[in-house]
Amino acid sequence: MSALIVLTGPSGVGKGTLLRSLIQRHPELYLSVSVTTRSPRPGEIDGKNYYFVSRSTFERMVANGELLEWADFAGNLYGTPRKAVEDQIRQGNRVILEIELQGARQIRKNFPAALQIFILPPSLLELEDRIRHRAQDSEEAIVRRLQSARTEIAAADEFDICIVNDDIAKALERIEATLFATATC
Ligand SMILES: Nc1ncnc2c1ncn2[C@@H]1O[C@H](COP(=O)(O)OP(=O)(O)OP(=O)(O)O)[C@@H](O)[C@H]1O
Ligand SMILES: Nc1nc2c(ncn2[C@@H]2O[C@H](COP(=O)(O)O)[C@@H](O)[C@H]2O)c(=O)[nH]1
Repeated sequence: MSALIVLTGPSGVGKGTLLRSLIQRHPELYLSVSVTTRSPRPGEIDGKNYYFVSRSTFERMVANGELLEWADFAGNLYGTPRKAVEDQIRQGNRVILEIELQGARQIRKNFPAALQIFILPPSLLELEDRIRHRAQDSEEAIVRRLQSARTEIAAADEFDICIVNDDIAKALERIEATLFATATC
């Protein structure tokens, strides 16, 4: 069973929605809290959804080697704090990173044993619909995210497993089956 689990997929596909349910059902899983230079959305809490930091703080963290991976995505910087992840794994816990493609590739290179899951939308049209209905991003941000989505979806076959998030309950079941599959011989 991999201690480190990466969940990737285009913005708006439903990663956060699926992970909220997953953690509720399996509180023993540790969901890494990322650092970002993005401004908080209404309702987002510093330290819970993200650590919201300035660009200079983020750059200092990169220079000090404090991030396990990081990426420039749609105009903002995002990264995984190294210490919390390493502490949790040392304590025997399984850690989930919800990150985009560039970060997932860095993790694959540095932690080849990590389990890498890619979440796909039923279609690009449905993805756009979800981002727009979420109503959390500017038009400019939506366009950038949809542009990135094409590149990300094209890379889906790099991943250990791809799961289509058509129906939330079914997608969650598939994630659980992947995470808690027991080895047989
Ligand atoms: N299976 C689904 N069917 C319909 N709507 C969904 C489904 N899964 C998620 N959604 C909705 O899609 C929107 C985007 O979901 P969410 O914010 O979880 O995406 P995300 O992948 O975490 O995005 P980001 O990477 O930008 O953080 C939300 O409004 C959510 O309620
Ligand atoms: N490489 C990383 N990507 C991350 C990290 N935390 C979040 N993300 C991804 O960024 C986009 C945009 O997120 P949003 O909250 O602004 O919608 C999304 O794909 C996230 O999965 C991280 O630490 N590293």
